[in-house]
Amino acid sequence: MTENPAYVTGFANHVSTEAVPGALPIGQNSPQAVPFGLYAEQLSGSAFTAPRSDNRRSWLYRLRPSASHAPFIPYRDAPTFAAPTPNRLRWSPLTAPTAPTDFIDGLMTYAGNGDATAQTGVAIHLYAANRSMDRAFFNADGEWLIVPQSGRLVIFTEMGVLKIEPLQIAVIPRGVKFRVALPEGHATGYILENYGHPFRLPDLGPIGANGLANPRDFETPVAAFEDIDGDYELLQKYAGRLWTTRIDHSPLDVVAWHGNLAPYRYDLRRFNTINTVSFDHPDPSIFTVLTSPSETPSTANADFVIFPPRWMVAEHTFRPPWFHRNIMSEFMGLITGTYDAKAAKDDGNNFAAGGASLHNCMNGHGPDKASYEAAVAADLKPHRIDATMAFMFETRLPLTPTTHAMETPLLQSDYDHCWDNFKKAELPVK
Ligand SMILES: O=C(O)Cc1cc(O)ccc1O
Ligand SMILES: [Fe+2]
Repeated sequence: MTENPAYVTGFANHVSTEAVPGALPIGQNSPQAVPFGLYAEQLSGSAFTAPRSDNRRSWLYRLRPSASHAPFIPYRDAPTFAAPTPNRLRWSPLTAPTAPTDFIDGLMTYAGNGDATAQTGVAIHLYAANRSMDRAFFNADGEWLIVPQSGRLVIFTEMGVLKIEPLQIAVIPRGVKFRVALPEGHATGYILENYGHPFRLPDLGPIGANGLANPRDFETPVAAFEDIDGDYELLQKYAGRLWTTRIDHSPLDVVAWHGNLAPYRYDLRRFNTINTVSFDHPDPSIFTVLTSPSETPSTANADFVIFPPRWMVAEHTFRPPWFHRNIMSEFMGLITGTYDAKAAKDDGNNFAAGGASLHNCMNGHGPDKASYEAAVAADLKPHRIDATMAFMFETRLPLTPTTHAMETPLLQSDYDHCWDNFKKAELPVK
């Protein structure tokens, strides 16, 4: 497989691609004799009967069937969850691992909601790794939205190769096998695991036909494969737990495929940011890159929202995020720079690049005291928020932190203090 992948553009398009000329059957999915003796396999990401607009599946033509393997055995137990908590939580960035740690061993689950086996909800992981995977993995529980914070990733998937760096993201559909190489020998980042409906682009309503993340900027790799015989480890995540088995070849052996279920990447710098040119700070839904709908109309199982560089021009307005209490729950991370609602550094703790925060359902949050005071005193000239990229995983159900997230020394015990000592408003004396 090449490290210089080629891509086709567009979101959830129907793609036909072959790494060897003549490998892709023409005009039918499952001919009696597949070219070269390849094995035809359908990968379904939606019910067979899903409406056409939601139907996601691809046909894979591989050197050996995926079915050929010994039973999986448990590899690592599902993370344990702490008691649900209404408290605002913030974590300092992960430190680099000392022992050799690949992308899978480097995963730390911070929070979750819903239920993977009910195909609703999310899990939120952070990763810190220092070596490339020499094994492959797939996730039966949901799709992975990978948000690198440091270090480039080369994601060798069974459907082709994706290269991403910080400020780009990748989405790996449920079930797609892959391994992650680290060309720089280290990587940290965030993963939103979506148990629910696959991510799609949000509707644009009155914005019109263009804007936010445009479909043409999503890139799907063309077919590429490994023809490697020999002992190979295959891991999967199933019902929260990691499982492993051994096979006698690389499982990334898809020579050709066609369909509209495939991994893709997107560069967050391509996001067409829309914001007020008059007054008031709009709801952050204007910054939605991808959304996983739930059964409740316009109420997402998960939204991926970014806070990119942009001009702030609002007149007579408190420009940073306002104080608020939200029915949806918010997990935030910072890829680079600083975030306009969190300027304060309390005892060295802050919302740092690589860090994270959790603001659960109905619990008050917003600008810290330093950000508040700067914003109410600001001279409201046009101002560019530059060199920053924060993001939010927003989800309709409260998020429960894991035991690990509650016990790690990275949890900042003083976070609440960033909202201490706000001066009481003074009413006119009667
Ligand atoms: O809490 C946060 O910082 C995220 C957020 C940003 C914003 O611009 C408006 C609302 C909101 O929850
Ligand atoms: Fe918020």
